Amino acid sequence: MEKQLLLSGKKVTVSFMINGDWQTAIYQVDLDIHRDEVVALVGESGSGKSTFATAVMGLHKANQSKVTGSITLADQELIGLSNLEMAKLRGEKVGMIFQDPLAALNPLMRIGDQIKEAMAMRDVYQPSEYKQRVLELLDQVGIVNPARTARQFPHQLSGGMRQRIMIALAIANNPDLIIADEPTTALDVTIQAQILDLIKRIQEKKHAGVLLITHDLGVVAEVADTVAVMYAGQLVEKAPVAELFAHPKHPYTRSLLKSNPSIEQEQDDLYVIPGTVPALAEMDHHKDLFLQRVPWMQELADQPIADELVEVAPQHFVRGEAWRTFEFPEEQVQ
Ligand SMILES: Nc1ncnc2c1ncn2[C@@H]1O[C@H](COP(=O)(O)OP(=O)(O)OP(=O)(O)O)[C@@H](O)[C@H]1O
Repeated sequence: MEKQLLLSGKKVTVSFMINGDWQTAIYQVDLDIHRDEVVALVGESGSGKSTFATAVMGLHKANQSKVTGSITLADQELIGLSNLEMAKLRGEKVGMIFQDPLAALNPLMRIGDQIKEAMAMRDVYQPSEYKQRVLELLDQVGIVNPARTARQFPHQLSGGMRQRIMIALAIANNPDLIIADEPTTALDVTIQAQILDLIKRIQEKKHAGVLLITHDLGVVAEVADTVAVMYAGQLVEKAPVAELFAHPKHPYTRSLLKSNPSIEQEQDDLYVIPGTVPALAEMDHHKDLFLQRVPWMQELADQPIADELVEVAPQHFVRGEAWRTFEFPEEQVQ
């Protein structure tokens, strides 16, 4: 059965006013998320992953940023909604889990009251029901003593507990879509696995769609259904997870996989991608920007490419043509 389309981003472009100029941080990103689907958005720092998520959440300030294209959530266009309309939607339909729960939680408010406040935005429970609902939510996210934790303040909890509280807040109103921006990066490895497992279980139980932002390909392999790879503000490849790991195409995706310790275990020396993501002012989005970092493909680096990705296998999309000839130096026939 076809999965129901929840979020649809079409040609999403975000520019920021920086030193008096508009500079494009993400360019023409097409990305869909369906019910029951975990879409992982991956790429190096500065590739624009968070900028896409914040555009979906309507969090870019109107006087300092420009968002164009279309973002629909259950057929409702989000671009152009007022701050008030967006705030309502965020409370009801989209839940957000951030990397740093301490920064996202109110330090002066008891955990129970914060969750109650998130639910009260929706006003669906009788006052007497809130307490019970808070305890249920804390139990759902694996808090062992919900009544005790509800009375505590964020600083009294461990990092893993705080991330569980963030998840409780994100799902307090049963959102259709959950956006998790590097949700496990700040945690140590054993806790990371527990939190990922929790997000996955909640997603399955609620049949939610999840946008998972991460630079960790091990995390992607574990929980994603679909992977979208961003480089320098452009989407360069997207595919079902097994297909992407088995048949990566774009030179950037292949370089990322080759440089990842958890994926390329048989490698003796880890590959290091030469160079860095260019500054926003230096991004010409009509070119394949990653090729600047491939010294042996400089001729192609200067050629214009189409904005649209091409479907090279079922549900497997790639931008540009460089993937057809790209080889790592050790693969090249002398
Ligand atoms: N509010 C802003 N004003 C100006 N520039 C911004 C703003 N937000 C993001 N940028 C720029 O947009 C680009 C993309 O940033 P973004 O945070 O989306 O990348 P990312 O892939 O999420 O990186 P990270 O993994 O480090 O979070 C960067 O060059 C960043 O400096």
